Amino acid sequence: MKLSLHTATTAYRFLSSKATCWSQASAKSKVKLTTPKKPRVKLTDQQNQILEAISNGNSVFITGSAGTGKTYLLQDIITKLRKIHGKSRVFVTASTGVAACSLNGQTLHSFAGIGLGDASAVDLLSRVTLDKRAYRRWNKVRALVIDEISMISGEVFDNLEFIARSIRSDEVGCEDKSWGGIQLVVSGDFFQLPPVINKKGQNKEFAFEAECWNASFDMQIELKTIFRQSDAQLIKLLQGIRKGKYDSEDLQLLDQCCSEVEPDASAVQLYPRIEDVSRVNADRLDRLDEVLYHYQALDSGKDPWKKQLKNGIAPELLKLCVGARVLLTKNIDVIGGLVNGATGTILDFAVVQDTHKLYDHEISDICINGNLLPVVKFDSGQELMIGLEKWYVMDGDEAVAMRKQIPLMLAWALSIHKCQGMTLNNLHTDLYRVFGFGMVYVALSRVKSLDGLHLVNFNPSKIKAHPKVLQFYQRLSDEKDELKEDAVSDEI
Ligand SMILES: Nc1ncnc2c1ncn2[C@@H]1O[C@H](COP(=O)(O)OP(=O)(O)OP(=O)(O)O)[C@@H](O)[C@H]1O
Repeated sequence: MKLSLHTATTAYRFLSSKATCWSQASAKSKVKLTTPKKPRVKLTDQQNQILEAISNGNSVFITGSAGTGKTYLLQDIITKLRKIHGKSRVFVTASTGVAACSLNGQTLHSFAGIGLGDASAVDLLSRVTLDKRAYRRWNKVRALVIDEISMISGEVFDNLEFIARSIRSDEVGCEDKSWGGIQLVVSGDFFQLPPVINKKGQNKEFAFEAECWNASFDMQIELKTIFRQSDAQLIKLLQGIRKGKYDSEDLQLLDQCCSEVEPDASAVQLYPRIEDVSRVNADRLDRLDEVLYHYQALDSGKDPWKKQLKNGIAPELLKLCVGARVLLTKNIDVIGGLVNGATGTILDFAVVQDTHKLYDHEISDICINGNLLPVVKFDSGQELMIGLEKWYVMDGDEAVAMRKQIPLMLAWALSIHKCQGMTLNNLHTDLYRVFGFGMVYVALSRVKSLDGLHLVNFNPSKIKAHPKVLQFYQRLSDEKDELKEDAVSDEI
């Protein structure tokens, strides 16, 4: 059945009386349509220990399994660093556009001004020196945050350290210091997606193989508490897969998750390749045969920054219809479970009841069909009208480009690369075309519980961890044990 604009609106008014989030939001303000409060959860002792080390000026590498709260903690770290160094001297970056956008940062390559980064250290330094803005950033930066480090190669990491040290050698107190005295906060899990290496024969594949790696940090710490999953059996299974290991009990569990039955509509299908993702989403949208609502992102800023918005998670053109499966791409309410990755179904499209008319023109600029916003019934049961959100590309504390869009994307299918960092309730994955290390782990570790995991074409030989990564984590844990022993012998 095709809904006309009028019936859609009328239907929503009826539904909105039951939609608590929307009623609360609308009672307080007619402008903020999504739940306005973003309450923070309490940090663990280990997370607090890291925050304290950073407050004391230390450079830290934060690692840990998927779902241990690395990215979550980074948000508190960024706030702290800005208080210490001043907003304009803290630069937030990540290896990918999606990860950078979720922290309102920029990609590491664009911060550094190194283009694709595939030249020698000396050539990259001359390139940066000629790029006024990049040169200024390297001079200005006091603290540099890098998320999803697993996708940065050792060669790039060493080159960046060389650039930092060379440019900052004139600064008082920074001469000869690693990274020219910049406080570095790096986060990621090397068991997840590795760097894409174009050059043959590059021997420093992972960032931890960089010559400067150890000298870059005062502290390297592995977060231990896993928040995404609570089921001990699933945690054991994922911990094994992370390290490329499995036993007969694990295989039996995975076997129970296998089925050839078409996934139910609430499951997010994960594919290694983008072609499969686009095909499945377009096909499912088509099959619904409903009126399509088009949301065209509103971008501001100048190139090359503006171009970077295209690499983020918010699509340029979002096509939605009643019945479409969608996924939230921003944290709206962490405690209430409306987080990046929460899935739901579009119930309706409704007119914003904004008596002050503050919001109207923005919505009609974005929504090609008029002043209408989607109403989503999340799988958790909450019904919410989803308002516009903003994604920034930052140059220090300066927003140099901004995208306004609805924080939703079609969610029948997603690529494994795009889902890195997400938490999903119900996932269905076809691992037939999986390539490379870490992909099976990234895909499976998104899920919260075993009953939400459905597999097809599962082949245990695809579970593999890179031997160098295994060695790195072994060294990290040996060093931690040695430190403990030293502390005990000191006490004696
Ligand atoms: N101290 C905490 N208490 C409760 N929940 C937390 C805490 N820290 C993080 N979380 C929650 O844990 C979930 C996973 O966090 P996050 O996405 O930051 O993990 P991650 O380690 O970055 O995962 P990945 O490696 O998969 O990207 C999020 O839903 C986050 O809100």
